[in-house]
Amino acid sequence: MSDINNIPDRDDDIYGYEKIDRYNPELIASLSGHYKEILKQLGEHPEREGLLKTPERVAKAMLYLTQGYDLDARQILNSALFKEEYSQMVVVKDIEVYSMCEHHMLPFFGKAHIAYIPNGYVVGLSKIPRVVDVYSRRLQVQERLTNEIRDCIQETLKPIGVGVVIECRHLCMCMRGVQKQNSVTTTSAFTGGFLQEKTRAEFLNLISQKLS
Ligand SMILES: Nc1nc2c(ncn2[C@@H]2O[C@H](COP(=O)(O)OP(=O)(O)OP(=O)(O)O)[C@@H](O)[C@H]2O)c(=O)[nH]1
Ligand SMILES: [Zn+2]
Repeated sequence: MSDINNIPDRDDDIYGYEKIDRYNPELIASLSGHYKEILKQLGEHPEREGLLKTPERVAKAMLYLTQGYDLDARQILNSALFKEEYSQMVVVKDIEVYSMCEHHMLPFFGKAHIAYIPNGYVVGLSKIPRVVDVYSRRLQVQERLTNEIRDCIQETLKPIGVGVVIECRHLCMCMRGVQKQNSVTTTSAFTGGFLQEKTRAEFLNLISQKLS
């Protein structure tokens, strides 16, 4: 494990997220009360058997789905940097993404494909999907999610370049609104070497190949 950086404390936190105690029973009880009220206002009967525990379940589920606010993606990457003279592209593809759009608080989900070209250091492979989870488990738009992952890897690992491609279905576009069940949104973000057409083409080619 090496430290090539002074780890900034949540310097990605440009929105000033409020720290909460996610596992505090009082918070769960308070959220459950709100969800019970929401059920009533939606025309449901929160006292019926099937819904008795629903407000608490929803409260816990939402706390889980937004836990990324409490995690520091840069610290996660910094915890597993290894000095290694490998200078070819490293690609981790088909990473499952589950996030929630900040406009409707409905899920969007799909896959992220991430590549970097090392510059003296490689990162523990599992840390890349962990970074995806940190930025996914919060209210997002897909474009910001894509950029945040790119910036985190670039600023922490300081590689020759980073490439991020994310493909997602947005339930706010499928279940309601425009109701396009099959539309998929693709976003991408690149730095350094990936701004060159040849390198980007190699990355896009690798992520389009299926495992034999
Ligand atoms: N750019 C971007 N837009 C998103 C994302 N997730 C949801 N949206 C869009 O956010 C927009 C919000 O638009 P509004 O017109 O304020 O909301 P709305 O009336 O519910 O819009 P409709 O979904 O068209 O019914 C919609 O066009 C959504 O499709 C995302 O990740 N990125
Ligand atoms: Zn939405």
